Amino acid sequence: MAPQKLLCLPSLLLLLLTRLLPQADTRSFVVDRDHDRFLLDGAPFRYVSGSLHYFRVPRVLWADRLFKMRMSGLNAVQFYVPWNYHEPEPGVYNFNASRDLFAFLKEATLANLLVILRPGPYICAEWEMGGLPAWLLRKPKIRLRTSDPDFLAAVDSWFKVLLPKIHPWLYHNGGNIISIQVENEYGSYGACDMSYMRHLAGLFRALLGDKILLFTTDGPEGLKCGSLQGLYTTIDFGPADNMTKIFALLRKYEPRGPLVNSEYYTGWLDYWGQNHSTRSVPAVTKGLENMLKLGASVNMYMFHGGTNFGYWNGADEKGRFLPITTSYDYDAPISEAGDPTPKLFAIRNVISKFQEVPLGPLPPPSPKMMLGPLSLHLDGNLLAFLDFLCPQGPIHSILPMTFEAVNQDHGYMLYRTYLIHTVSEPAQFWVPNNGVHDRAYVMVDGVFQGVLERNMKHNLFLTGKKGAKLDVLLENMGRLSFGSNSSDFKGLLEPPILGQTVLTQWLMFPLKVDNLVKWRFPNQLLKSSHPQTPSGPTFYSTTFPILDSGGDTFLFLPGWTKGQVWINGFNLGRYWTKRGPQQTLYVPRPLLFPRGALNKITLLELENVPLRPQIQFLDRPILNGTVHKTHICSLSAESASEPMELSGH
Ligand SMILES: CCCC/N=C1\SC[C@@H]2[C@H](O)[C@H](O)[C@@H](O)CN12
Repeated sequence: MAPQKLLCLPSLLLLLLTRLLPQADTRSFVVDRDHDRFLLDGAPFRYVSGSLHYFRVPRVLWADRLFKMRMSGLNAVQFYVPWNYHEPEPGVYNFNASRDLFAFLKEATLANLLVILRPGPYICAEWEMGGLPAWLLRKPKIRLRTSDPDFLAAVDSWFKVLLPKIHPWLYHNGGNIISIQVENEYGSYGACDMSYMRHLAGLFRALLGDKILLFTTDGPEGLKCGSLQGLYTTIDFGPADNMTKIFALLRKYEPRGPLVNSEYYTGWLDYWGQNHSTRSVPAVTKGLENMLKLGASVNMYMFHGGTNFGYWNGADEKGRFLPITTSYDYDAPISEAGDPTPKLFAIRNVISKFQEVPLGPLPPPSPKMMLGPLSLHLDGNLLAFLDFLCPQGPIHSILPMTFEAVNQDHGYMLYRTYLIHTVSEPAQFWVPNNGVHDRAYVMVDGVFQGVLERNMKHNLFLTGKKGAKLDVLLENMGRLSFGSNSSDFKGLLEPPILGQTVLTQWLMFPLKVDNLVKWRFPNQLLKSSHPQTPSGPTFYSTTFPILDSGGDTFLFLPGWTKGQVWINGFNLGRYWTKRGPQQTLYVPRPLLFPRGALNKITLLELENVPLRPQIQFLDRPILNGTVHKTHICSLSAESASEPMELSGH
């Protein structure tokens, strides 16, 4: 109630209200160790929270998703702040449009949701490099997530910008942020550098004050190195884990205070080439109910997953490099398209046994649209647009340089050299030490020869005349977001070898594909007179109107192999139909122009197109398509033996 309204009330009622209404100076969120609970404004409080990542949802849909979370019975939302999403270059900050973190905080307030904030600096989250900016790797010897002075200098500089902006949003300052996490599952990272964690804790305290609750989150195996005196210790585990055993372990670190599971897994992530992950509704709800019975506070990871648009997906390393899919549906209670699922209603029912859930129905699933099939026309081979894709021209070096060395953080780079002698018999072309990071599309004089892939495909056999152009298009499939070492450099990490010759004298073309795609592809852009062959990295596009009012839709690319999609200049993400399990890409309705206007779709197909280059828009997702299982080849690339045949191509 606005302060001026209070003045006309009878004094007794006024007195009563000022006692009931929390005032900024009495707002508090604290741990009550005497009764193993939280207190909000002095009253017992338990949060039932869900994770939603604003950076995976178009801004225009934030309010919709948060409203559905509130209507599900949640009283808090938990989210990360990806450093690389807001500081694209050192000292350059972006909090605009879909990066407007403070607009998202406001939407959470409007949805009557408290906030549990996780600003990192590392966030994992299957996000590119776990949220750390790739430009950190321009200092190749930097030791990430340690007290390395170069790393701490960049962290301090970032947090001295971010945290003062967060300060007014803290609950006791009148905002909605009740707690803030320091780092992320640090106990799972081999460095175990406690001076780094102490530095972070000191920095957070210095910039946020001493009232805000700071906490850590680790898996059961990470508590030893992830927890820190002065930070409240919380844990993460899923439905299949032994809650009693894990909470007993947590009690060794927090003997008193509320039990907290900061990441209760409602589903799981997907990798290209692996089966689609799900978690059953009964298992998820049983585990949730057991925790709520204990009085624990719980955050469900994810409550709404969203999408890894553009090049933002991360990767894991489990025996081999595993890039995360474009969809981050996570089998979450709210689907990637924002629709309530049976899992949501089952969770809502559990929550209602313990606390009030808002009355009223949840919104129904959003309207969906089918369209097509649409035929795409061939705009031209990628090489034909090289002048436009790399307007500043190539960088010359005797040995190939990494993406990071030429300040290219994401996407694609072309490596070019010329054969110094004729190779008349097929000769092995390979890169030592598994040095293709991550996929290479090889052309000789513009003719597509095939693919090399990190851990998966180590060699090709090539021929070529003296002076022939050898082009290697390198695709960065997303940097490791979890694992022993997140210094995941991209590009040709070693000079390739053809036959017995180490290839030197390279031209590197960092490619600005997104800039080009915002243009139309008039044929006059094409300089080359030779006919454009539909093989290897090639652009296709078409325009199309939507019918009636339209709706969300799912792009289906039957027969296509692998590539990138843009709709009206927006980078929708990667497709890999040939590899699976994801077969469709979510297209939010707000990306499309209304009926009467023409939408433009552009594909960069990296390998091979179907006989008829057509696409369709479906009214439902396909996230568990047939997986073309891929097997690990012999990692010793030196072995001349042909690696195991891949069934994935
Ligand atoms: C065995 C799991 C170790 C890696 N931790 C994971 S995998 C899925 C989730 C998200 O990445 C989340 O960002 C992590 O904090 C915890 N977690």
